[in-house]
Amino acid sequence: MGWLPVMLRLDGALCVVIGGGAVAERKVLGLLEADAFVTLISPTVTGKLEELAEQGVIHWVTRDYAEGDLSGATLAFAATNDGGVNGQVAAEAQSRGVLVNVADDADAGTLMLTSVLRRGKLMLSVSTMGASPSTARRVRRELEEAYGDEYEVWLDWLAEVRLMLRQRVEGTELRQLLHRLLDEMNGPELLRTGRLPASGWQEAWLEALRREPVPDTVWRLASQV
Ligand SMILES: C[C@@]1(CC(=O)O)C2=NC(=C\c3[nH]c(c(CCC(=O)O)c3CC(=O)O)Cc3[nH]c(c(CC(=O)O)c3CCC(=O)O)/C=C3\N/C(=C\2)[C@@H](CCC(=O)O)[C@]3(C)CC(=O)O)/[C@H]1CCC(=O)O
Ligand SMILES: NC(=O)c1ccc[n+]([C@@H]2O[C@H](COP(=O)([O-])OP(=O)(O)OC[C@H]3O[C@@H](n4cnc5c(N)ncnc54)[C@H](O)[C@@H]3O)[C@@H](O)[C@H]2O)c1
Repeated sequence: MGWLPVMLRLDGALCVVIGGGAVAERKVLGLLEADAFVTLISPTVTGKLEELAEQGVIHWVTRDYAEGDLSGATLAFAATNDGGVNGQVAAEAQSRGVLVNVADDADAGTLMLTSVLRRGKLMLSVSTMGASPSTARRVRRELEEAYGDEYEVWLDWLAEVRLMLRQRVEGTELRQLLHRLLDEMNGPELLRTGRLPASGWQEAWLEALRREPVPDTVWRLASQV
């Protein structure tokens, strides 16, 4: 089987989850992180899913899956405890060209989830391609230790620098050099060790680079910390 890891933009996209157990709940929580619009079809649901439905965060249809339920879906999730039903959901999804995750048989579907660590704009996604979800979770936890909140601060600043350099610097070579030098400063490490405070420097540094978008500026800033 060939799989490509990608980022999907899901805000406002209809994602249909079939089944309402612990597995469906985990998938729904992941989808809500991505601001998806979730419709859940299942005669029974977990307490947490019921709460989300009562709050209007998800739309719960209280019945068994029926063909046609995937109409308009961007993604589908077959998460019942009935392999036959999961197979029917997968078949409908495939006939509609909708990506589908099949909880009890990933290779019967076209979408697999990963174990995800988010640090602002840094997203680390771990997969063992179905070999061992528990191992994926352990690796994700190890990454949590290595990649802390400082990545959020640094990447938010780099995103602003990138926008500014796109407007101010015409040559792609110079832009790429500046990006590489900024990355080599290893801002997250400077923040983690307290050599750079969490706030108070961003505006001044951005302004310095705006005035003189050259390698010397980066070296000068680096030498200040
Ligand atoms: C990463 C994560 C994302 C998420 O679901 O959001 C995820 N499973 C997670 C947890 C987890 N899942 C299971 C356990 C119990 C321990 C164990 O069995 O190992 C735990 C651990 C726990 O709960 O702590 C059991 C399990 N999982 C699958 C099957 C069916 C099968 O293998 O066919 C069974 C057995 C059912 C049975 O036989 O009883 C299938 C899949 N689970 C996947 C993803 C895909 C492959 C990911 C990969 O290999 O990297 C894949 C193939 C399809 C899919 O669902 O996309 C999330 C971790 C979130 C986190 O904490 O970071
Ligand atoms: N992919 C994963 O990460 C993962 C992890 C653990 C288990 N599993 C597999 O996922 C499946 C579901 O696990 P679970 O713990 O959530 O099960 P569960 O028994 O807790 O929940 C099953 C849910 O499916 C609903 N359901 C049953 N028939 C249905 C139908 N015809 N239409 C709509 N909904 C229906 C039930 O009402 C219930 O809400 C199991 O087959 C298990 O082997 C997958």
